[in-house]
Amino acid sequence: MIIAIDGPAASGKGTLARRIADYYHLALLDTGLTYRAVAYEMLQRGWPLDDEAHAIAAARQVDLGALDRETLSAHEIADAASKVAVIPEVRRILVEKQRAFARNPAGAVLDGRDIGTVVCPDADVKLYVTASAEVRAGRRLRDIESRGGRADFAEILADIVHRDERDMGRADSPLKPAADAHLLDTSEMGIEAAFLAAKAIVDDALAKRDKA
Ligand SMILES: Nc1ncnc2c1ncn2[C@@H]1O[C@H](COP(=O)(O)OP(=O)(O)O)[C@@H](O)[C@H]1O
Ligand SMILES: Nc1ccn([C@@H]2O[C@H](COP(=O)(O)OP(=O)(O)O)[C@@H](O)[C@H]2O)c(=O)n1
Repeated sequence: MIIAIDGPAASGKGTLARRIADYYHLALLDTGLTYRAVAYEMLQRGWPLDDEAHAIAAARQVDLGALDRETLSAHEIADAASKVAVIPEVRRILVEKQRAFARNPAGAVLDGRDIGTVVCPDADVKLYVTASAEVRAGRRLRDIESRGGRADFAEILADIVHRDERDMGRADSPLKPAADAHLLDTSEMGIEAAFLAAKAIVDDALAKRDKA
């Protein structure tokens, strides 16, 4: 079974993906970390983010087994990730690695921006998780503060809106719900309620699949 979870920044897709993977005993890949790994390498080396040759070389080096969430999760890396993510050859290389992961015989949950549309168009279940930009900015702010960081709500909100625009507006694999995705607006749902709503969608899809 493959479950595809997409959505804009800080919509809660990673949290949901983890809960679903645990519950259904599926392997989990946060594909955002693969774009963040490329961005991190570019920033570390001081290469401009639009240096395609170096970004492509960095994408080839990405090892799915060695993605360091702690380092890559930094809010500052997110914007750089969305800049390297517009380079088609970077996407092609990373999507190939993500598809190999999705072939895990135990089944897999992948979360990102283009999982239901490009990486796994035949996924058994597709979820598109959203929440208002203000709610998402509030969640990201609490996230940063809970890790001892400091941030400003207005700045985070502007960052999120700007990044969503870049992700939705790019020519290659823009962020959008797949035609057959189930929309889940979590603006007024806590983590547990969002999980239960997602679980109901997955269980329903599995029941229909088993009947067919
Ligand atoms: N439904 C929810 N209600 C409240 N907070 C949430 C919810 N879903 C996720 N969060 C919190 O919001 C922050 C961002 O969630 P995350 O799963 O990292 O989002 P994404 O992967 O979409 O960027 C995290 O701190 C997470 O604990
Ligand atoms: N499948 C994916 C996943 C991430 N990305 C890019 O990587 C950036 C960081 O993704 P992320 O999922 O780690 O970001 P958050 O939603 O956690 O803030 C996004 O803004 C996208 O530009 C992508 O293009 N395709």
